[in-house]
Amino acid sequence: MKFEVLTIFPEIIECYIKHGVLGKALNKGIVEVKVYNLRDFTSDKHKKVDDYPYGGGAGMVMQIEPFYNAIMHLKADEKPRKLVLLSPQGRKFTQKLAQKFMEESKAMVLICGRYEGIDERVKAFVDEEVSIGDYVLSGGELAALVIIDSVVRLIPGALGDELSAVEDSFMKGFLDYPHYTRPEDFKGMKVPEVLLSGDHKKIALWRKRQALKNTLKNRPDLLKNLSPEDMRILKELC
Ligand SMILES: Nc1cc(-c2ccc3ccn(Cc4ccccn4)c3c2)[nH]n1
Repeated sequence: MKFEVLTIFPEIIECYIKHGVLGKALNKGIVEVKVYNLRDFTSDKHKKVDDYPYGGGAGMVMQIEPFYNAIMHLKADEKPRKLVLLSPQGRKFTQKLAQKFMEESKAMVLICGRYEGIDERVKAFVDEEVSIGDYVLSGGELAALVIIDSVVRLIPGALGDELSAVEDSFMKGFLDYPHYTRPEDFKGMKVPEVLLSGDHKKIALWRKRQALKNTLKNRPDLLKNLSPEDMRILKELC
C-alpha cells in the first residue's frame, strides 16, 4: 500500500510515521508513504498557497493551482490511486471505511488543506471527501494520519500479530474489554481474580461481559446485529 500526502506541513506527517506500528511497516516495506509540499507546486516566488475568499468572510482559502499541479504530477505515472480530500464536510470515516480502503486501494493520495479550507474546484479531481469526526481541526494532516494509521493496521503482516487487527474493537461491533498487566496489586488496586485463574473459558466470558457492559454504557449505538449468545449476556446486564 502506498500513501502520497499533499500538505504545506510535510514534517507533521514525516515525524509521526517513523514511530510504532507504522515505522515497522515502513521498514518491512509493507507500506510506503511519500509526502509532497504543496508549496513546491506553486508558480510564484513567494510560494503562495492561499488568498482571500470571494464573497468575503473571515480567514483565507487555499488556492486550487498548487493542488491541481501536484495531482497532475502524481497522475503522470498513470498508476491507479484513490484521491481522498480530508474535510469537516466529508463522509464519516469508520473502521468499515478503513477496511474498504485497505481492500480496494493499492495507492491513496491524502489531500490536506489548512486555513479556512480549500477552493471548492479541487473536489473535481478527488474520489472521496472524508471527515474523521464531528469536530473542526486546524487542517487535514491529523485526519490523514488517522486514515494511514487505521488502514495500515489492517494490512496482513503489518502488526506482526494477526489476531490484533481482527480482535481490535469496532471490528466485532462493540468496544474492547479492560486490559491489565503487572503488578497484580498496585496501591491496593487489584487485578480481577478471574484473570489470574487460568480458566480460559471463564476469562473469555468475563471479557465479553465487560466489553458489552462498556459498550452499553459508552456506545450503545454500536450494539447492532449481536449474536444470540451476546444478546443473552447483554440482557443479563440490563
Ligand atoms: N474531521 C475533520 C477534518 C477537518 C479538516 C480537514 C481539512 C481542513 C483544511 C482546513 N481545515 C480547517 C477548517 C477550519 C474551519 C472550517 C473548515 N476547515 C480543515 C479541517 N476538521 N475536522
